[in-house]
Amino acid sequence: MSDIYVVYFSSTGNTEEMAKHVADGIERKGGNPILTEIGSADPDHLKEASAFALGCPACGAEELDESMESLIEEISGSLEGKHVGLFGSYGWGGGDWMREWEKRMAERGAKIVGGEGVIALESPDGDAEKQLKNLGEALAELGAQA
Ligand SMILES: Cc1cc2nc3c(=O)[nH]c(=O)nc-3n(C[C@H](O)[C@H](O)[C@H](O)COP(=O)(O)O)c2cc1C
Repeated sequence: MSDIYVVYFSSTGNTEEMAKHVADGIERKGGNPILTEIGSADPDHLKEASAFALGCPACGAEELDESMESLIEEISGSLEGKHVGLFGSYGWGGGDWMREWEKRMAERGAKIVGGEGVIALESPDGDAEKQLKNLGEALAELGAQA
C-alpha cells in the first residue's frame, strides 16, 4: 500500500475539509493517505515521494500562505517528473492564485495531476468533493505505479 502525503495549510478549515476528501479518494483506491497540516510536514518525505498533494487557500492578494511558499522552496529542486495534486479554497477571486501556483510547479518539472488544481468557493460543495475524491484516486494509482 503506497503512502500518499496530503499536506495542507488551512486557517478556517475549508482547505482542511478539501484535504479530507482527497484522503478519502486515496483510500478508495487502496492507498494510505498521510494527511498532514503544513506545520508538521517533513519536506524530505515529499522529496522522496513520486506522487503527493498540496493544499493551500488563496491568501494575501491571490497569494499562497508563507508556510506553503517555504515548503515549495525547500522541495523545488526535486519536483522534476513528480505527480503533484494541487487544491485549495478561495473567497472572492477567480482562482488566479491557483493558476499561478500550477504554472510555477509545472515550470519546476512537476506534472499537475488532472491537469489543473481543484478549487472550491469557501467550503467544498458536492461538485468539488467529487473532483477532490477523483484527485485522491488518481494519486493513489500514480503512487502505486512508482
Ligand atoms: C487575509 C486573507 C486574504 C485572502 N485573500 C484572498 C484572495 O486573494 N482571493 C480569494 O479568492 N480569497 C481570499 N481570501 C479568502 C480565503 O481564501 C477563503 O476564505 C478560504 O475559504 C479560506 O480557506 P481556509 O478555510 O482553508 O483557510 C482571503 C482570506 C483572508 C483571511
